[in-house]
Amino acid sequence: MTPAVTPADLPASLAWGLLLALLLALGWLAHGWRRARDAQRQCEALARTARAERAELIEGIETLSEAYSMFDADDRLLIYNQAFARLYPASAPHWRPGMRYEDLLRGIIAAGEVTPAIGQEEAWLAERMQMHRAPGEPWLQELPGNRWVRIYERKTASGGTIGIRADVTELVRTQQALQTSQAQLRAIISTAGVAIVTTDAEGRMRSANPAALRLFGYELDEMLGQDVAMLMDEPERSTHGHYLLRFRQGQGGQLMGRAREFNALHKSGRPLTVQLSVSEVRSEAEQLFVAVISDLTERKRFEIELQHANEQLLRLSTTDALTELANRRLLMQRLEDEWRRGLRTGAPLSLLLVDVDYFKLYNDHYGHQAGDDALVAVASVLRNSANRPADLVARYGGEEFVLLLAQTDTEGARAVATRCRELLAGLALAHELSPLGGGLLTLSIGMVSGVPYRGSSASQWLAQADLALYQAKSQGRDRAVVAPVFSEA
Ligand SMILES: Nc1nc2c(ncn2[C@@H]2O[C@H](COP(=O)(O)OP(=O)(O)OP(=O)(O)O)[C@@H](O)[C@H]2O)c(=O)[nH]1
Repeated sequence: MTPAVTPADLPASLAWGLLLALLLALGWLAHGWRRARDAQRQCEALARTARAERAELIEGIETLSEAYSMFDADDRLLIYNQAFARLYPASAPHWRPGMRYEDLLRGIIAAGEVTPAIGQEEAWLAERMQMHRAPGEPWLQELPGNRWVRIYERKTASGGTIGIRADVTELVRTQQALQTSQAQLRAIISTAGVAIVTTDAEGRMRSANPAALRLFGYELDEMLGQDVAMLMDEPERSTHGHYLLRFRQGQGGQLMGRAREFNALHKSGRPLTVQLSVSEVRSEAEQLFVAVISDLTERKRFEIELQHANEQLLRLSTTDALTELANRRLLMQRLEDEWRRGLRTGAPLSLLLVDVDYFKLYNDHYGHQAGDDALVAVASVLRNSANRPADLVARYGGEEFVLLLAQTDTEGARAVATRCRELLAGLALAHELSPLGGGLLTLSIGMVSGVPYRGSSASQWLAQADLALYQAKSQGRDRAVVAPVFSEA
C-alpha cells in the first residue's frame, strides 16, 4: 500500500510552486469574471440604447401626419405608426410585428378596407404585391366612403420597404367636384344656344362652342389661335386692338360685363347684328376673356318688320280709308291736345267744318263711285289748302271734313276757308243738279276761331262750328260762316 503524501512530505519549492499556480488561477478567474461582467454591462447598455432609439424612432414616426410602415428584407413588419393603423381600422388590431406584408394585406382585403379590391380580391392582391416588390411613382388608393390615400413606397438599402400614405380625401374630393363642375360647364357651353368664344389677353381665340361655329360659319380649327377681330365688322374691327391694349394698361374696360349691340361678320362677309357681353377671367397664371354672343340679326329684322307693321296699324287706325286723311278718332285726339295747349299758352286755334253741298243729289245723279271720287278730290283740295305742319285735315264723317288749324286766328281761318273754296272751284267739278255755282261742286264751311278758355270744352267748340255750318247752309250754301263763340284772336 502506497503511503499518503502530505504537504509536509513535499519539498518546500514544490509547495511554493503550487501556491503560485493557485494564485495565478485565481487571478485569471477574477479577470475573466470582470471581463464577463463588463461585456454584460455593455450588452445591457446597448440594449438600453437600442430601446431608447426605437422609442425615439416610434415617437418620431408618430409625429408624422402621414401613415408610416416599414417591412424588412423578408417583407416582415418591423414598425408602423398609428396613422397607418387608422387607415385600416378593422384589420389593424390583428397586425403583429414580424407578420408578412402579404398577410397584412390579405387582412385588409378581407375586411373590405380597399374599395377597388372588392369583388376581385386575388387579382388585386397579385397586382398590389407586384407594385410593393418594385415600387415606382406614388399612386392613389380608394378606401370605402370615397376616402383616398396617396401611397409612396420605396426600397431601403437593406432590401426592406418603407411605405408612406397620406390622406388626400379632401384634395381628391375637391378635384372630383372640380371635374364635375367642369363637365357641367362643358355640357352647358356645348349645348348653349348662344355663341361663346374665349380669347387670351392678346385677343387670340382659345375656344369656341358649336353655337359660335354656326353663327360665324367657321370650323373650329379656322378660329383657334386667330385674332378675334376676324369675327368683327367695322368700326369694331379696327378699334378692337387699341381697346384691348388700353384695357391691359388698366384704362378703359367700361364695356366689360355689359351687354351691348355689336357689328359682327360671318365668314361669308355677311354682316351680323349681335348682342355681346364680355367677362374677364383672371387667374394667377393668365388672363382670359369670355364673350357671350347672341344673334340679333333675325330679331332685328323682326323688330323692323314689327315696327313697320305697328306704324301701318297706327296709320290705318287713324286714317280714313277712302281719302287717306286723318280719321275722326285722330281728329278728336288732336283737337283735345290743341285745346289744352291753347289753354296753357293762350295761342289761338281755328276749326273749319266743311260740308259738300247737295252731295246727296250728286250721288244720286252720278252714282256712288263718282261720289267717292268727288270726296277724294275734295280731300285733296282741303289738304292743299292747309299745308302748315301743325294743320290737320280730317274726314269727320260722310261728306263732312274738318280742318284743325293750330296757332291760327280768325283771319288765318278765313284765308284757309277761301283757299278751300277757290281751289275746288279751280277744279270745276261738275254737279249738274246743284242750283249753285254754275253747276259745279261747292262747299259750305262753318268756322270757329279763338283762344281756348276754362269753362268751355273742345266738343262745345266743335258744336259751335257745326252751328256755323248750319248757318252757312241756311244762308244759301257755298260760303263760310264764322261762329261768334270765342273772342276773336
Ligand atoms: N259717295 C259717297 N257718298 C257719301 C259718302 N258719305 C256720305 N255720302 C253721302 O253724302 C250725302 C250727304 O247728304 P246730306 O247729308 O243730305 O247732305 P247734302 O245732300 O250734301 O245736302 P247739304 O249738305 O244740305 O248741302 C248722302 O247721300 C250720303 O250717302 C261716301 O263716303 N261716299
